[in-house]
Amino acid sequence: MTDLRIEGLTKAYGPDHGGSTTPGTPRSSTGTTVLDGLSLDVPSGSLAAVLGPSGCGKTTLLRVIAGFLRADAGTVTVGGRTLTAPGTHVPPERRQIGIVPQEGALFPHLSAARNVAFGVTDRAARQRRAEEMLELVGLAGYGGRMPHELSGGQQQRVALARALAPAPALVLLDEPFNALDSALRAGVRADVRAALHATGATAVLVTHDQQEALSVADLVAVIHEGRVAQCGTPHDVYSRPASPWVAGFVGDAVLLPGTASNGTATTALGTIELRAPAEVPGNGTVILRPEQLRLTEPTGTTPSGTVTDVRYYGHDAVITLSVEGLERPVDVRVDGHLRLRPGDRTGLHPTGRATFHAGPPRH
Ligand SMILES: Nc1ncnc2c1ncn2[C@@H]1O[C@H](COP(=O)(O)OP(=O)(O)OP(=O)(O)O)[C@@H](O)[C@H]1O
Repeated sequence: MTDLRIEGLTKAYGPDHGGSTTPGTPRSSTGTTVLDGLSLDVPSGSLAAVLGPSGCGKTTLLRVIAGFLRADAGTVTVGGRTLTAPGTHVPPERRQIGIVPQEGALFPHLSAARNVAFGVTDRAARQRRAEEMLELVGLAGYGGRMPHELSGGQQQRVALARALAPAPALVLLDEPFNALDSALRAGVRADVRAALHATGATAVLVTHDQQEALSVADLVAVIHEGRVAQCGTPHDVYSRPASPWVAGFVGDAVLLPGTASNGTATTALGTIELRAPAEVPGNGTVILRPEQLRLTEPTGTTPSGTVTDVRYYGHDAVITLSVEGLERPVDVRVDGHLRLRPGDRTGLHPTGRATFHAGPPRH
């Protein structure tokens, strides 16, 4: 069992917190709190994506887990072994953590096989282990190549093989697909996911890309204001966002003012069934996804709107509508064949069930 448990992790940057010493950086006595009591559990063998906007502290979290940064408070344990706690700081090289950085960062003077073998301490097993790992990441036969003879995607696979070779307790991946173009990304992502699952490794992948998090991970942890705003399966996070902020960050959201009572909410688009009865009935925000709105012929009696924008994505399109009774425009996802133009009138009605949160949309 190598589950990762993080509890109450706090980290501030500043003169007293091991932060920036860049000349000219304003000095503060309190520092900037980046992680603010963050807690997260990743079960053994799962791949968790840590998802959040730029600057929310994802890299800081990874660096604290890896031991490159000291936490101000909180604990990190892997497989029951305490790595970080008040008075305890296991150095990075003794944490048994494999790291896949943003861009391979392979040793340029070593072949792919020697890069992979680098951290394997059992000399007799090195070569065989390197071959096994290269095969696992789909690069059997590439062991003799030097890093500059490999494509970006192949370099990232070698970096993963290198991280996995010493059979670490935990693997950390820091935006590992950033440098790859989008055509290559999907393939490398799928291979990385398969390799991680094949070894049964517990892994944390940092990303700001919600599609990547939803498509690759077993668990998605959304970071907001130094804490985990929501952690769940990709489906849970998408279909039951914990707040309007999470809904807007993870995918596109339709946020409607509404009044909830029992299991339904009344909105400008009619009465919508809720996934769960509102904890606090009354006024709040009803959250739907753009694919939950259907366009209909405008009848004059049902909700209707005017098309203000059409964005075509090939497999589908998103139509933005200005709707009577709603301050904000509403996005509707439709299949790519629909022919609507700005200025056209259309009826619309919600389908499926919504999530309700007491309070205004951007709470
Ligand atoms: N050494 C440092 N000294 C002071 N502030 C820092 C230092 N490193 C990071 N920060 C600040 O801490 C915050 C979090 O940075 P971090 O790199 O962890 O974010 P991130 O979520 O990984 O961002 P990105 O997605 O852009 O890489 C940012 O506001 C950043 O400016």
